[in-house]
Amino acid sequence: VPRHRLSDEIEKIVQEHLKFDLVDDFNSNIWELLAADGEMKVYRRELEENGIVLDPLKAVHSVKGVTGHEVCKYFWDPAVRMEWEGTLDSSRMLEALSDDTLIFNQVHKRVWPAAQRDTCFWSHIRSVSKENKNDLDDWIVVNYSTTHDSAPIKEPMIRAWANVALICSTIILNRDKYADLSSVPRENLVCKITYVAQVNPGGWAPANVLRAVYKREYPKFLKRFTQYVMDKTKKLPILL
Ligand SMILES: O=S(=O)(CCO)c1ccc(-c2ccc(C3CCCC3)c([C@@H]3C[C@@H]3c3ccccn3)c2)cc1
Repeated sequence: VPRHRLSDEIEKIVQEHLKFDLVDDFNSNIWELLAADGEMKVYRRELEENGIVLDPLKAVHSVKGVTGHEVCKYFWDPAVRMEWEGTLDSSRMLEALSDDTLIFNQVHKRVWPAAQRDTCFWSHIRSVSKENKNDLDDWIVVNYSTTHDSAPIKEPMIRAWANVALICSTIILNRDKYADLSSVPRENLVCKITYVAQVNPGGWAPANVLRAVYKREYPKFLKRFTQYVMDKTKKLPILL
């Protein structure tokens, strides 16, 4: 695997997500249910630092007919970002550090009355093999804020910081019916999605406004993205 200037940081952050994000800590009372829509459940924890809302977000979803590789690939792929992301004014891929690690600069639609935000982050995609060799690999994408010479701070815009992971497991129903996994019909696929996000707005914004934005935007964002993947993959051969 080709190494580059961010390899060590990426390894550390990815391993942290793999260690903590899949822990089922929903029965402890640290998570508050923000929204539930069918299989999708979106939770938040209230967290502030010097009056700035940092609320960690955790969502779980179960999507029929797609694989974890497909979900992660569409989430990571710069070519389709603006097809599914409805909250951005622009998205630019600044640099490809390797075939699995890109650097993005994105301008978010302004959330009145807060100042407009932009983000600059590395985006890394990888498969993670399971203990049970019969299972399909898990897939993960991590988006983690970084700096880049091509993404200077442009006042009055404020740089927001994000640490986001999308982790997907693929379940094959009636698994023993299929010798060749690539012949599994899509209705026998279920993708278990865990999405975690921690965003630092990068500067003061009214807590009540931010929490209302989080409550409205995250469920919409996840619903729109997963529907997009279902629509795009419906007629395609499955990507294992
Ligand atoms: O999953 S990702 O990696 C996909 C990257 O294409 C990602 C998603 C969302 C953000 C994000 C950045 C800024 C803000 C705020 C901070 C103050 C004003 C804007 C928000 C708030 C939480 C609300 C929000 C949630 C979802 C979508 C858009 N808006 C979210 C960053 C990365």
